[in-house]
Amino acid sequence: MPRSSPTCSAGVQDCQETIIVEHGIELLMEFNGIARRLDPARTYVLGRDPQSDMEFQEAVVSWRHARIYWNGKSWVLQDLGSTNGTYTNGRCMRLADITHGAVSSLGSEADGPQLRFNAPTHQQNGHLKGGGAPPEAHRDSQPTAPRSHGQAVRVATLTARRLTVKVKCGKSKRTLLNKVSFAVPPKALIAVIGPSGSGKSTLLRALTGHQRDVRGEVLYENQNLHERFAALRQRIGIVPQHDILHLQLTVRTALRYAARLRFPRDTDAAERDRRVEKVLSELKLDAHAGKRIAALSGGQQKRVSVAMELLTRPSLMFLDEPTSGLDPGMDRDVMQLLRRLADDGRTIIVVTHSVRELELCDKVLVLAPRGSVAYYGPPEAALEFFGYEQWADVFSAFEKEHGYDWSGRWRESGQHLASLVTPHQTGTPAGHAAHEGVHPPKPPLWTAQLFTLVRRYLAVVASDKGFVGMMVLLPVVLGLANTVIPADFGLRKAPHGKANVEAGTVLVSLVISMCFIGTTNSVRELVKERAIYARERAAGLSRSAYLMSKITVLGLITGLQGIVLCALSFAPRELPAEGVVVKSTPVLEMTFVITLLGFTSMMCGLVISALVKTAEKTMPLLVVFSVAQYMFSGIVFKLFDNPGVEHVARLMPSRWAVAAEGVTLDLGQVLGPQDKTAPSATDPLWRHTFGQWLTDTGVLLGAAIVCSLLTIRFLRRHEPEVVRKR
Ligand SMILES: Nc1ncnc2c1ncn2[C@@H]1O[C@H](COP(=O)(O)OP(=O)(O)OP(=O)(O)O)[C@@H](O)[C@H]1O
Repeated sequence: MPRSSPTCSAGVQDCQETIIVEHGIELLMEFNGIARRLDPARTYVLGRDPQSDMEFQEAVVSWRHARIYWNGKSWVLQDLGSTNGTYTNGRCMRLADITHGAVSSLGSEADGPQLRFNAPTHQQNGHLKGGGAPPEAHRDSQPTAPRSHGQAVRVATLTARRLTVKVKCGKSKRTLLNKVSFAVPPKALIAVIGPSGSGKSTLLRALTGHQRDVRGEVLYENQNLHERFAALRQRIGIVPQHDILHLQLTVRTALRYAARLRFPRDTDAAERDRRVEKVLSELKLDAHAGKRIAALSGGQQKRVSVAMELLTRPSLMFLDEPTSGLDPGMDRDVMQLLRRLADDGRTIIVVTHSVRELELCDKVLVLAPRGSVAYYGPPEAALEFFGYEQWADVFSAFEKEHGYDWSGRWRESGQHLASLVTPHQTGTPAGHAAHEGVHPPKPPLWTAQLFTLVRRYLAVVASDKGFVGMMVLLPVVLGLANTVIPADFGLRKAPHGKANVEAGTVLVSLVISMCFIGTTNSVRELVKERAIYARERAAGLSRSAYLMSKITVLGLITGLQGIVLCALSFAPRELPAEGVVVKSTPVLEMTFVITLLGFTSMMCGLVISALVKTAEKTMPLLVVFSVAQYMFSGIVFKLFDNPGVEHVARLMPSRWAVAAEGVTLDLGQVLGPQDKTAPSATDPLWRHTFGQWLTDTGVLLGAAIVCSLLTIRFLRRHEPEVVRKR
């Protein structure tokens, strides 16, 4: 029998708990050092859903993860079909009897939020959401830290062990990183400094799994970070040197798209939007939320990059030169922001050129040339260690005494031993087994990713007025230019069996225009946002969804341009009376072929874009591609019965497009003999039959498919090492 009745029975938010004293029924549930008394008359739902009786923020927790209720005989913790399971006393169970002393975890035995169940003492009387401040029982064994906004962040420890990177340099190998070992305590802001070329960015890439040929290991809370990247990626934020922002979007829109792409699939729009607004206010970006990112200052843009990463509540953040190019004031703003994020419980590692704000950091890691550790410890003791008064002198010494063994000096100091362990470190990856079998949070469905990417790409394209203008102008200008080519008989046979050579000129001009338009549309589109792609890929983006979003949007644009180009080019021309596919209106099948050619050319542009290292390299390749299409179209000179040349020509989309149009036009008859020695011989790809038309267009389509496979392959080369193999 209850000793007292509830003071409120309605909503969870403002409910005072029933006090139950019957032996065996009373249960206290403790999370994060806060104890709550459970009421046997109620069922408590646990999950990320804000409507839950107990809301969790961790990505390993499902939207509605589990419930706790009194079944008349015992307390039961029931898993509600969660993605990662519910663990009680070390076992993953769907239904578990909860007794005093039980320990349960949601989503992961080792990583998930941990609940402890105990009998209450008479002083303990806690509340679920909104029920006033409950007394603190005791701290979780896992260290946590309060956050100034939102809930507690799980603190992280990071250890690098003998990280070494050697790359091939001609016949020899060059060492970029040399046995770098250090341990980062939780809630710390660590600056990585060193002279230019000392390997700071390489170290950051090695730590985050972005670098190839890395030896040694990186442990994050005793788990191998690289091996378990998929499971841990939601807890890691990476702000690369190059901004990973679509500058054309507003701050809020960019964050919303990022949230759609990065949050687990069972997150609803309201939760995403709440998180975006929270991050905006946490980084003091609310006043700029409606502005385009391009209109913000460098420091504000950096804050947007940080905001993007904070969306998933990472406990570990890496930043590569976030203050480069910023004035001293902005430099301090960004470093103060990082200090605040570390104080809120995150571990922050920042590569920086600037030594102005080092005193804000807990520790500084100094890299000497050739990537070895010269010092790791408190910033205030660093200059004394080197025996100089200014950092400029330290860096000059690195330059002047190039052969000096700086890491040997650091090792001999004896201080390096203290830098290899953190207060919370167990020394061995003991927790490893406990993490096995924990599924990473499921990323959004492929179709949802595609939908988001298409919408974002359309928004980016629409806001780029130069790009839109060029897309409109190109087909109009080239279509009108095509109409000035004199051709008395248009694209038809000339009377009296005469050759209509001008028809070939009109056709090749049209075909090359379409090739050029299609390739121009896409040739910069992958290379220009490579940094964004690499970051989003590491955050869980599907490679094929990304490519498909480009194909969808660019394909649509190219298709429309093809129609405009054909409408302008064909309107003043005489066309054959009959087609081979659409008998009555040959213009339809001819427009289809030109549009398909544009699509295939656009795919060729994507291959180039995925292949090149920089956007500047795309222009020469675009010119080469267009000239090749002209040369090998089959109109400029005879290709058939020309072994070698013909084989090369068959690799060109223009060859097959001219061939398909040639079928409809009966081009062999229209142009007259191409081979003076054999006047009756015509190009076999132009045979005036439906089957030949199907073959020509089929090859054109096949070429587009091959291009998409090549693009996928080349895209992988630019991905972080940890996701490349997937
Ligand atoms: N793939 C590679 N092959 C050969 N050398 C490389 C490669 N990547 C980087 N390097 C070289 O390794 C050295 C370290 O490069 P890294 O970018 O890590 O230095 P850094 O300290 O970040 O320099 P900065 O401060 O100028 O950004 C440089 O000399 C660079 O030229």
